[in-house]
Amino acid sequence: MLDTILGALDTTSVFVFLLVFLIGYYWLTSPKNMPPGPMGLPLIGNLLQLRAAGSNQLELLKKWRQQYGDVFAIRLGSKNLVFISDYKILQETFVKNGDIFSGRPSNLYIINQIKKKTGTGVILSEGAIWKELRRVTLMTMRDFGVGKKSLEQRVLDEALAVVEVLEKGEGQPVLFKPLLSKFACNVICSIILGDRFDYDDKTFIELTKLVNLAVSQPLVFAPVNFLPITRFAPAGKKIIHDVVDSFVTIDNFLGTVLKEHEETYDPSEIRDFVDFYIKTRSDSDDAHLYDASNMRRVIIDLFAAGTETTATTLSWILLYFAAYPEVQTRCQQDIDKVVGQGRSATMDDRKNLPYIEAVITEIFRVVNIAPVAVPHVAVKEGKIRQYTVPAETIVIGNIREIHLDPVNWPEPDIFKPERFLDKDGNFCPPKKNFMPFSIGPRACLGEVLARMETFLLFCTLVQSFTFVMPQGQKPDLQGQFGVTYSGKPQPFLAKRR
Ligand code: HEM
Repeated sequence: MLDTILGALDTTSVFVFLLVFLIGYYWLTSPKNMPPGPMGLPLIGNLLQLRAAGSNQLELLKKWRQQYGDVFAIRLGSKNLVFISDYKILQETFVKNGDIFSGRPSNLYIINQIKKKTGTGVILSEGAIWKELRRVTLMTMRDFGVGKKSLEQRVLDEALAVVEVLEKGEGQPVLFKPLLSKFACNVICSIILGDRFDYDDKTFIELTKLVNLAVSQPLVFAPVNFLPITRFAPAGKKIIHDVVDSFVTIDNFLGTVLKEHEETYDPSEIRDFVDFYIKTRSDSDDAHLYDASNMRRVIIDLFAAGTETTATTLSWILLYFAAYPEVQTRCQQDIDKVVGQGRSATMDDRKNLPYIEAVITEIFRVVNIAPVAVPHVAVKEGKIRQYTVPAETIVIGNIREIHLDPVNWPEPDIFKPERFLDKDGNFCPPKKNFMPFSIGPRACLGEVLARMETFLLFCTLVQSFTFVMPQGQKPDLQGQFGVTYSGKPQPFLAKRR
């Protein structure tokens, strides 16, 4: 009997049967009442469309938003992803329903590997562990000067180290990102380890390289996360090497540094973030939360989230200076008037430098350093407007679309700092439709530090230099999308004023 049936089936029939089965399976396993979105293929969903978009994935997201609206869904492998491109809906989701939508994706291949090999920190954890680690990290950062005068001086010292390097370069073209990464990494080092590294230190150069390598990969939509079988393909192997292996090497490096710290720890003299963390562990009933692996992982989070993002922001500012010399001149004139050449700018000068505040704000809006933020996850079934999204759905705040929406921002693609000034030239901070650090309980925990670093280095650099492209070259303002959106490597000059 079986032979007869098999005999009757030719290759075409088997193929058609399989196709119908896969489409049926895909349809049956797709949750109902989900937001609309582009049709995908069985098993892989919309992976091919994203892959085909290559370096234009953000443009594809824009096209899907135009086609399907402010809330649309796609499928990658067996995972459902919902994109929100409207500020009000994102507030309802990430803030009002923050208890449902503040999880992080857990069963993605690379994320699992990072967690397995280096432990749980703030960025990738969820639930009670995340809340506690986030609380302690914020408290410790505050205790070690974030938002206070004491840290301001350390950031200024680091800014002067950057000036020194540029002066030594004597106006030769420079690739700014590696230098600015050292600046941002050293600020984190001084909070965490109570010390800074020399810019020529080999370990330090390696550390900043690894942090940048890990964070600049196109991780958010990487096929290996959604179809783990692709980990055997060359592209899969490369991204695992660049991300997971980098984190493991940083973890090993921190292991050695932290061991030395533990050996010299004295509870009566808390020197830095690490000492405070050790103290929290010995004072706590939940000591396992603060074990050595979690401590290393939290520190890696601060390096990973705090170095590349800040360096990317600062690199974009300098590139925009080279592209918009009139903006740069006006910033220099304002600094000369308010601060002069005899001292460094301080955070107190912010209120007297409205144009500089407007330039920084406009860079955040127009460039979108974190275009799709960090993916969230629904920890249980929840509502996004009229749609029902099941537990485990990945929810993405489409920050770039909110910042470039012509309804919110006239001529959204034009760089226009004046949009944040009133008729008397006062700075008007945006109250809505603006969220470079995201919103809700998961929002960036380094915002205060990042804003301090950005303002102080910005002022220190325009006080001392003019940034220009080499003769006959134009700046390329198209970036590349990894986890962050960073400028393409292009050397340009810092000329002493
Ligand atoms: C200009 C610089 C920066 C930008 C644009 C930025 C932006 C962001 C964004 C969009 C998120 C995702 C929030 C979400 O999931 O909804 C985030 C998370 C985070 N950021 Fe930043 N960030 C910057 C600098 C920093 C710095 C300097 C630090 C630390 C020293 C830091 C630490 C973190 C951490 C730990 C998280 C994860 C928070 C959590 O999961 O609870 N960031 N950041």
